Amino acid sequence: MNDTPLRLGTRGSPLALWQAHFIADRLRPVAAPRPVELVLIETHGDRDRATPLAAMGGFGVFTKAIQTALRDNRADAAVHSLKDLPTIPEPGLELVAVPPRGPTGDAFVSLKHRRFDALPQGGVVGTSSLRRRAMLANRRPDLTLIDLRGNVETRLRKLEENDLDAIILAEAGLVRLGLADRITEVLDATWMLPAVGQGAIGLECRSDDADTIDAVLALTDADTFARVTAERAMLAALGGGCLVPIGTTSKIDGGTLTIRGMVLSPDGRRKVSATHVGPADAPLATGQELAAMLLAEGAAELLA
Ligand SMILES: NCc1[nH]cc(CCC(=O)O)c1CC(=O)O
Repeated sequence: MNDTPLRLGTRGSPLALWQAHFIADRLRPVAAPRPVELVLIETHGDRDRATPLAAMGGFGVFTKAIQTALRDNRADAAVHSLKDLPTIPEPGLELVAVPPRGPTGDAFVSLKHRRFDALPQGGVVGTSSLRRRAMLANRRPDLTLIDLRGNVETRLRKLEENDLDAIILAEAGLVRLGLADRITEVLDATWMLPAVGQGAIGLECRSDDADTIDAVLALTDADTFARVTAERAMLAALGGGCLVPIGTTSKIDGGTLTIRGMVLSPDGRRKVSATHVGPADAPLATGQELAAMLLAEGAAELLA
């Protein structure tokens, strides 16, 4: 019987640790007699806190170092915020499970205004994400958008210190950190479409580690997995990483998967969107077909 520790690789940020503990608590009963431990790993994105994310070359700044730890056998399963995990396949590694998704929205946080639509002409809004920036600019070209990096607590502090009108943060992060009371408004997902995989936690294992895969698989949620598979298939087919202005919403009703995608130009001036419906048991094809529809609408020009 395998009773070696099952080591979960995670970043050390408060949100990452919350997510890792959440996974560890659910993994212990199914991994027993293996004890479940956390291994903290510093990623490139943790070391460099000043460079705007968009300038860091994207692809895996929060995930690469954890994947390296998996490969080097310093961890057995990686706990990622799925939206930070690139869609490019990693040889020897496998996205095994995605537990039931948390809140998917983007939160408007303001100490001055009660709704996004109440922002004054020229209001100053902080966000680190190209997607949020493009969608905000599309909706409100008058706003001044400033780059804001750092973990959730840091960004909340900068809202106050820098006297900003508002910041935009993932709803999931705030809820998980017990900061839901800081949310002024969850933005309408018909115009502020969440990132691919937002609110979901992805568990990655070595493809040849059957014992760990068996335990981790018990945590997956079939509907969440199908939705994020479709979303990631769309993103991969569009050639985008986490840092392009692409948003998506998806849902499963009975056996049917509905997914919407939107691609914007970085300045938010142009956008294309499309919605596609397919069987919930063929999410890969549905996501790829949606990408083809978006490309037919001119998405490639916006991504160039
Ligand atoms: N890129 C940072 C990041 N990665 C995951 C989350 C929050 C959790 C989630 O959206 O799944 C955040 C913070 C944010 O976007 O405000």
